[in-house]
Amino acid sequence: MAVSGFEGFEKRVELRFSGDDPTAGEKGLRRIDFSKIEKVLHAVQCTVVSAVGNTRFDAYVLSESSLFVYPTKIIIKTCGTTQLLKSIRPLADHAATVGLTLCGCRYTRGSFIFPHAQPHPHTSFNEEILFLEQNLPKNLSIKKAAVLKSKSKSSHKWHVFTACDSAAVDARAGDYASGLFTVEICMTELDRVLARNFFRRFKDGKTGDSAGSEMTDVTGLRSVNRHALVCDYAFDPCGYSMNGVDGPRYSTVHVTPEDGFSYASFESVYVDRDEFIEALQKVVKVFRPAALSVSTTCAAAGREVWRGVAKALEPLGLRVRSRAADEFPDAGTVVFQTFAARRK
Ligand SMILES: C[S@+](CC[C@H](N)C(=O)[O-])C[C@H]1O[C@@H](n2cnc3c(N)ncnc32)[C@H](O)[C@@H]1O
Repeated sequence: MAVSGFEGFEKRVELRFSGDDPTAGEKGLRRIDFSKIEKVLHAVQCTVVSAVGNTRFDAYVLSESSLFVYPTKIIIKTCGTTQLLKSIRPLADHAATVGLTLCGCRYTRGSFIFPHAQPHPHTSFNEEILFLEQNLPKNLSIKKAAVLKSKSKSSHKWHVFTACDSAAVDARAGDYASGLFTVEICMTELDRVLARNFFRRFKDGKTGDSAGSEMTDVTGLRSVNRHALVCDYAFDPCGYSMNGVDGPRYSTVHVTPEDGFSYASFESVYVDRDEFIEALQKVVKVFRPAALSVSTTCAAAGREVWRGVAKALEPLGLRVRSRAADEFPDAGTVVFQTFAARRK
């Protein structure tokens, strides 16, 4: 941990693969020997603490956030002082051993609370872009990097880098047709009383799994998606991570409850905007943050999935502060909205 405090803001990489192997659609990347993936995680500076899977994908809770492995897609999200971008090249190499080629890469993150504690290659967005350009295969030639800024006094920004080849555009066609969109919520200045739910009692005699499951129930997080198979973990003395697995859809929650640098995140994918809005309200009630950002990424042109967020947060005492949008070749439209509590 940095001397100042734990960096809650995650770095997130989504890698998409394509290949001629007819069995890739069934198992694909899930055939990679897990010991190889564990080595990659060690290089990034994190480990697996819990795991669950279904017929569609595998979900891992990490010491620093989460990893999801689908047949042709990997999502890896890490916080703290991890060196996430170092995972891309070895993961692409391991994918090649099962006949899959990297065809799309999306990197996103918010603004770090402790930017000076970040190691190479995460010391600045420019350094991250340079590292990505040096480490991505040449076929990913369609690239874009942009920073979506908050117009408010807050220094919070949303950093987005995408790179793809023409195969990735085909791979995106599935998301386009289904109307699937990704939602990433970052919350800071959590309500102090609610944040205490993510601290364990001294010598509680529980395992990380059993304490995590209790936190999922007590806080109301289980009700965010009652259909999901939940894999949860409580750190000692505090901190919480969970992955939800619901058919092909994942959800994930991470909590750093320490006062002074408290942070919580929620991420999931949706097709139905009403379902997303309902989940958003439930999650915000669990943490009552003084500030939050909501980023939506949607491949389907003209689908304004961000609409309704401000109206849903208004009754919870949160007012919209800024809204920024941009288009990315491998992702579609990214909309970044920031909110702050009226009491502030
Ligand atoms: C890994 S979790 C959740 C990460 C997530 N990105 C976040 O900050 O919300 C981080 C929380 O767990 C606590 N923690 C306790 N032991 C930890 C460990 N061995 N590794 C990482 N975090 C640990 C940290 O102090 C922090 O409160």
